[in-house]
Amino acid sequence: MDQSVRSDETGAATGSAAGRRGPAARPRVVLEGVGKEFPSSGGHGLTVLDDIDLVIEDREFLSIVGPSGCGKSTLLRLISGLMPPSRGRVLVDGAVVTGPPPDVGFMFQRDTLMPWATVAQNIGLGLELNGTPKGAHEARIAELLDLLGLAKFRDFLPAALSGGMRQRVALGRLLAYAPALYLMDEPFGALDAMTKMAMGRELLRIWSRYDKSVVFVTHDIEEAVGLSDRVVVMAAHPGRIVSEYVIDLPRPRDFRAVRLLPEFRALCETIWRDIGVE
Ligand SMILES: Nc1ncnc2c1ncn2[C@@H]1O[C@H](COP(=O)(O)OP(=O)(O)OP(=O)(O)O)[C@@H](O)[C@H]1O
Repeated sequence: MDQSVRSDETGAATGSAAGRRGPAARPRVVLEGVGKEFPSSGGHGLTVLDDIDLVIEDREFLSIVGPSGCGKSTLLRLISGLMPPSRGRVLVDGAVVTGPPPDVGFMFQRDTLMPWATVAQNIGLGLELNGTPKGAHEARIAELLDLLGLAKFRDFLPAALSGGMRQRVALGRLLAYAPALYLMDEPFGALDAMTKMAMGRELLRIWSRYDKSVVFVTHDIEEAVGLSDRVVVMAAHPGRIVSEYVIDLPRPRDFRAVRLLPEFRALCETIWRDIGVE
């Protein structure tokens, strides 16, 4: 792995998560020598992830980028406890993951909305799960519906929505749940550019205001650099980490304006080259 761009020990000079959280905080996620194999038709296992070592700090915003099939979603699923590693171990908040850890929220590529519940009820589920008092539900749901541009659709069922709208409802449910650790797999993938920008800004606002940790999988390098403290680059066959970059761009960060900075462009170019796109 390219170590030259790793954070310094304290992160103080970079304004990164390590710098903000102080010296005593425990890492949020640790992957130690993690490998994952799936059975293949030939009888031999298919190695999807090989020897992954990764530490995600408390309050860090970390993105994972890499070509299709390099194991990004699998990595997220291992952290979420939805499947076990074949080798190594995964820890969240110091405990070995054996099932979905507490205070962790997921948003996967395919939305997992309740088909029989309305948009408002789907979002409200996040509030129920985190124990928000009933009396506060209406106001928070209305706020999120406004933010997501879904106010007119509050009583619609998921089947009557477009893919991008369903994705916004799933994001609304996650924002309503407001866990300590957000695991997000291409959460903005089906959104148009304008909504993407609004969602990116909202996610950054929530992340910085409420001290959340985020692991964010995306194909969009600009999105990754715009949002993150650190970007991890993976390669395929087998899936592995090939480089990582501390994103030393100013915080608080304007998700759109930051794209105009020359450092932003330079980072994106470097990451594109790592992925093999000149
Ligand atoms: N449950 C499974 N059983 C068998 N193979 C799987 C399973 N899940 C993933 N794979 C395989 O693992 C590899 C990595 O898949 P994964 O979805 O993690 O990649 P990815 O980097 O997230 O891809 P994309 O960017 O296209 O979403 C692929 O070859 C995929 O076919």
